[in-house]
Amino acid sequence: MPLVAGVDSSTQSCKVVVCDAETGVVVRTGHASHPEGTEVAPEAWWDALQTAIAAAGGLDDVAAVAVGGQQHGMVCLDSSGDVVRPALLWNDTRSAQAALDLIDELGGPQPWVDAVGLVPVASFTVTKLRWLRDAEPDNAARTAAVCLPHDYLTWRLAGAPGLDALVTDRGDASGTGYWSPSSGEYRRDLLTLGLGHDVVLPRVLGPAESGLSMPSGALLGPGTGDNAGAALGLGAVAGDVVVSIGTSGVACAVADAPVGDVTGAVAGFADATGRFLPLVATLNAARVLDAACRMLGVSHEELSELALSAPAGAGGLVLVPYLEGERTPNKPDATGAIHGLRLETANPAYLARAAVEGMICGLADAVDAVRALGTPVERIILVGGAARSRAVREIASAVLGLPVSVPEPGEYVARGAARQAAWVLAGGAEPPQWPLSGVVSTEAEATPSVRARYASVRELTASRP
Ligand SMILES: Nc1ncnc2c1ncn2[C@@H]1O[C@H](COP(=O)(O)OP(=O)(O)O)[C@@H](O)[C@H]1O
Ligand SMILES: O=C(CO)[C@@H](O)[C@H](O)COP(=O)(O)O
Repeated sequence: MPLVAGVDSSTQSCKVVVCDAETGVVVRTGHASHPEGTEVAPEAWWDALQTAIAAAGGLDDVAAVAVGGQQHGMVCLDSSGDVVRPALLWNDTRSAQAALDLIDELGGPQPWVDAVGLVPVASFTVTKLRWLRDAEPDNAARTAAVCLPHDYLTWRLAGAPGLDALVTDRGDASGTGYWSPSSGEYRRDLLTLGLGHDVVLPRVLGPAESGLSMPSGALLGPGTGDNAGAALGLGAVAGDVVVSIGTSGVACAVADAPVGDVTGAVAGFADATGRFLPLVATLNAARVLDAACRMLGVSHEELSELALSAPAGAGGLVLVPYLEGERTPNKPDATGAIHGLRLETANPAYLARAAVEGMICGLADAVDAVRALGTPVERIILVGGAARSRAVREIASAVLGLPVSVPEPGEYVARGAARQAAWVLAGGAEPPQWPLSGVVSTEAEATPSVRARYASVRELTASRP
């Protein structure tokens, strides 16, 4: 029974799963936390990965490994392969103005959609490079190579064998803002527009191509971004929309052709199978509920019970969830807001309900944006840490107006990476068929009035002080 391993190096933590290569059954797991913050030293990810690998019993008996990771992070390496500065993460918004400048310099959003399938916002790597050029010119000048979080960890697992050995995949490359999902080529002109000079970029491998191996001899897959990894781990097919409620909120679907959205709401990413992954991401998701728990002094389980004890719509109480600014809609300087506060609604149950409903309404808008591009939405697959909440599952179905399928709690990004590793090991045109078990469907009565109330107030927010 050959074993494979998958990694999810996400915003808040690193997860490792060791799986049976033929069936996908998880035989061992490991976990380690990441530092807080929107800029993190890549060495911290490496340390967490080593800890999670040890907790998973090591990798000496696995035949192949692949790394999934948070997308877009700017990892700058000097000519010696040393990290130039802490990586700016996807949720760092300091490059918001750089994004606007890059859009203007290319002549508006349409040329960006035509070139790379997305409109720059602060999350995307190319805007972070422009920030680096203007804010830290010495660090920009020292930068000899730029890669993404998952690329860096793949490279370290291979023993950091020189900058020319850096590899990546289509899925994560498509989130940089200088790689085209349509052509499959880098747009080095856009990289240079951002950073001011060219650099070494990771070679983009095919979905099941191994470019490196570990000292143990285990093959290393190309890895991928966490959302492409989740889609692969879930076996998402056309008609499925994966709604992930982790640090980020994400609605994404599998498509057979590249998409472009000049409004910037939908990013036309690539997936991890050779297809495409139209995707909408929000900055505010599970951590909105973390904040609600802090405000109310309750656990997630108690928050869920409180939310379900209040009526749909919370009596008109609405929480607009822009606690970290927001990416979609592009409001990097916005703050959250509470509307409809009355004596009747000023209580823990109504606030809990409003927090869950507000966060999910933001994701319902994301699903609508994916649907508006012609992507079919036939099944919602709900994953991410907050999918463990019964209130989230039931209110998601009510607000989205669709049943939601929730697989048993698990690490589906890491499972997707492990499935990629099994694909690298087995070869072939398609990944091995790994059945998804324990899927529970939740269906609640639709509550369109909740979305209508949210839409009437979501623009009423104050800027960050
Ligand atoms: N039962 C729960 N209800 C709501 N949120 C939860 C629950 N369990 C975990 N979470 C939240 O899920 C988040 C972690 O989800 P995860 O998908 O692992 O994040 P990421 O992959 O972005 O690091 C944390 O913010 C955590 O508080
Ligand atoms: O920016 C995006 C997608 O474009 C986020 O999905 C990041 O990839 C972080 O993901 P999580 O840490 O929430 O898994």
